[in-house]
Amino acid sequence: MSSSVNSTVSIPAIIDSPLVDKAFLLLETISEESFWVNLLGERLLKILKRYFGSDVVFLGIIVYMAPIIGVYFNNLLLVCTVWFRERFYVTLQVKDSEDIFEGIQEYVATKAKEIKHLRSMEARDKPEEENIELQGPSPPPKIDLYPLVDTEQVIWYKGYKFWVSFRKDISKSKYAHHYGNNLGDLLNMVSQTPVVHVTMRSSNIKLLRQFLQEWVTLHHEKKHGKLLIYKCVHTRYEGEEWRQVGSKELRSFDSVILKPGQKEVLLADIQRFRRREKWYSQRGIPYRRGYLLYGPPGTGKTSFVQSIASKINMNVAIISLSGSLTDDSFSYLVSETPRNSILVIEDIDHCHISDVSDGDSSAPDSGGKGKITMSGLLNALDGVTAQEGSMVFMTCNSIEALQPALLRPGRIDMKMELGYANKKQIEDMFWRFMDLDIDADMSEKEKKIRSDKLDKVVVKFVDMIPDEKVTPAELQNFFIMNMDGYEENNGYEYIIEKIPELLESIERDRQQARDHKNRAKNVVQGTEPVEPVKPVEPVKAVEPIESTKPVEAEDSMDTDSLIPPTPPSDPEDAIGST
Ligand SMILES: Nc1ncnc2c1ncn2[C@@H]1O[C@H](COP(=O)(O)OP(=O)(O)OP(=O)(O)O)[C@@H](O)[C@H]1O
Repeated sequence: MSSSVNSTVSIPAIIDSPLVDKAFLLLETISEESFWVNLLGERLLKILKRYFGSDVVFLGIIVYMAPIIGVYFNNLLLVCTVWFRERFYVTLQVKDSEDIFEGIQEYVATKAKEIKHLRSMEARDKPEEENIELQGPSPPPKIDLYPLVDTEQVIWYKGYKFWVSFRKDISKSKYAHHYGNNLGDLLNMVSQTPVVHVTMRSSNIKLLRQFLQEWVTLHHEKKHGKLLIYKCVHTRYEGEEWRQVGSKELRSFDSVILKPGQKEVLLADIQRFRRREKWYSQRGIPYRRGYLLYGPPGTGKTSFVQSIASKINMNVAIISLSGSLTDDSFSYLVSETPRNSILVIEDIDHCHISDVSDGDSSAPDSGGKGKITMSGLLNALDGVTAQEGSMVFMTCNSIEALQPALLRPGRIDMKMELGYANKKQIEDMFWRFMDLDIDADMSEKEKKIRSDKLDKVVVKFVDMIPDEKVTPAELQNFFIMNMDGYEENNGYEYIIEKIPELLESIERDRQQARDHKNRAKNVVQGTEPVEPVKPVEPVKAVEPIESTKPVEAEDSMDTDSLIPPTPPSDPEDAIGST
């Protein structure tokens, strides 16, 4: 009981304190008339008394002074709040241009999703987690939820309370100067960049920093071991922007099967380049390296870049020139390539070869598809906007369609053809899919039996698939469809029996490609009206061959065709050209 009395401070004790005593003395002094006479003089005091004695004048003064007093009062309140917050709260602001922004945003979004009573959130496209294919139709987009801009989220972490708000920071739009003042201002308003404010009840800013670091690290670890894929997307006000469209498991270097030495040569060049940053800067050489991978579709260009990025711990940022980019937007994208990403420019043979900037759809080879010109492309690649330290991979189907200016060293430092599979690649592809070692459930005895059978089949398989005529993608597709028939067919001979069917279907695809190309050529030259594509003949079932003698199969193939073909209309367009 006595301890509680001692611990509370009584009101008389406060009144007796010297500070309060001084305050009382001041109030007593200013209530004395002699004080005001001394301060203002007797005459002025008399006048003031006369006016302030009138209620009307007093009310007028109050009405006049009220807003001024209000402003001062507000400011005082603000100062007090700031003082209070600074003493008891700490805040950090992060702009969205910082790498850590994403980690903080993801963490807060995850926490906010756990809040039961939350009623409004922003829905965004969810990046695909895995197994996204860079070709073919994309799966339907998925929804992810994020905190709304200009609302405050309250979250808890390690027993601390945090107030997190996402806001728009006022900054100039990069396109505002293109427009008049009013439109420019409007554009600035809509293009404010997002920032996040994180406030914590503590006076220790280092602690807040440590917590934010933990959020960012958590996010990073979640992504660790993934290859991030960025692609450019079109936004309403800002034009083209980079956006992370997915993440994939790292692509192993071994999973890409090229001609002997190709992978090693390119990797060695990249590693040399990465070691020599200082060397480049000492000699004043722009620190960047350009690579060109060319070859028919499905020979592994995209896969190879992904496997390299995985190997050197980088991500990939992909631009396709077959889209509707302009020189300006392309140049912007190049200069804003996401950090730690290899820039991949696909279909480089699809851009105009004209030097006219915009709207030239008459340029040869343009097909009227995009508005980017070769000069725009070159400027973006080696102009001031090109990112220092960048690695650019360009891919194309036909190197002949490229201007020599693009191919010169400094823009493209190494060219590599990824062509149709040779015999060694065919064999490697076979083992990539028929590898029994990865089947953990199989007994050693069973493995031995099967592997002896495979050893015989692989020889026939490699013999029967013509050299440099089939793409690795076509072989991959064949194996995916046929690799699991051992039990059903009582052996692996069925693989050999399926080869004529494979070759026939490939030949049909090639013929279709040739027809398409010829039609496009004739339409450009104006010699043929655009006709609808004729339906392809249904695939005829191929008689399984009695014995799988490789010699007979090879005899039936000429150098330009996989099965006895109808001669191509243009010798140049025979199999192998795309
Ligand atoms: N050399 C290869 N080694 C292993 N797999 C390959 C190879 N080439 C192609 N593939 C497989 O074929 C598919 C398509 O390959 P990819 O997209 O890399 O070809 P591409 O040459 O980039 O084609 P495009 O010119 O149409 O972009 C992928 O699933 C890939 O795994």
